[in-house]
Amino acid sequence: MAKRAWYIGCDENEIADRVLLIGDPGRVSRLAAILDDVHWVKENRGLRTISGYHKGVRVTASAFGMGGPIATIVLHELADLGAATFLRIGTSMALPPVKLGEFLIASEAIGTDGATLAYGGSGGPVAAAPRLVETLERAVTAADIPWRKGRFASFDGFYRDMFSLEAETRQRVADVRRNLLREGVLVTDMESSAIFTAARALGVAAGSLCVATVDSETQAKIDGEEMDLLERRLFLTALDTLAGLQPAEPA
Ligand SMILES: O=P(O)(O)O[C@H]1O[C@H](CO)[C@@H](O)[C@H]1O
Ligand SMILES: O=c1cc[nH]c(=O)[nH]1
Repeated sequence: MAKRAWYIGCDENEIADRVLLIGDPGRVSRLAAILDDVHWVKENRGLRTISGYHKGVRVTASAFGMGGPIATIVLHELADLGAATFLRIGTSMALPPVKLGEFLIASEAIGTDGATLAYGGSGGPVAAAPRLVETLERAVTAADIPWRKGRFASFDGFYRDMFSLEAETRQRVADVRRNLLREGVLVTDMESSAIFTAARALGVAAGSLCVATVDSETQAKIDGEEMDLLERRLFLTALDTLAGLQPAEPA
């Protein structure tokens, strides 16, 4: 009998070896529109999963919502079903010199969030899979997209460490930002560190490609048509990357 995942609800025959990990389930539905021969896996708790083909290569895309705990549940279940390569795609918050609209490839990620620690992380940098990084670099260069490669940092407490809603949090967010600049961090998100650390623990390959959509100082945000355009470029670059990995190559 085919193995079935507990939360994402799919069985091993429904998923590909190569996976896109996506936060927003709406984004998975928009991605479905540019894939061929799409199969929709039964959705559970908003965890939307599809499999389809890009340039003849089978890929799966799974939505996890937000944050390391649920992102690693999705990764862990898919790895248990046999998936071996995971690429997180999404948005991120820019620190100087990153400019809004640029694409960021993670060479490594740092984080002391709960999921990172649960999978054996210590807060030090955890590297992305080198073959995935190289293939991402080729894909963004071919697409003529403005991009950088470097260190990501991930946090659980969006409204505590990354973005202040109240005056009292402003100083804390500013202190965190100052430390990140000292540590050479280019962008922040909520999942890359946990995903890289869980991938290392489970013996699978992971990478992260994010668009810088929020300015960490001014809180200015890209949205509307500009975001739609960036999202489409993100999809195509990520799909070209997964399709461009050689089958037998460890990522
Ligand atoms: O655009 P996504 O992939 O959701 O990424 C970012 O946006 C969400 C909120 O900040 C977090 O999940 C963060 O990592
Ligand atoms: O502000 C932002 C934007 C995207 N992703 C984040 O984690 N933070």
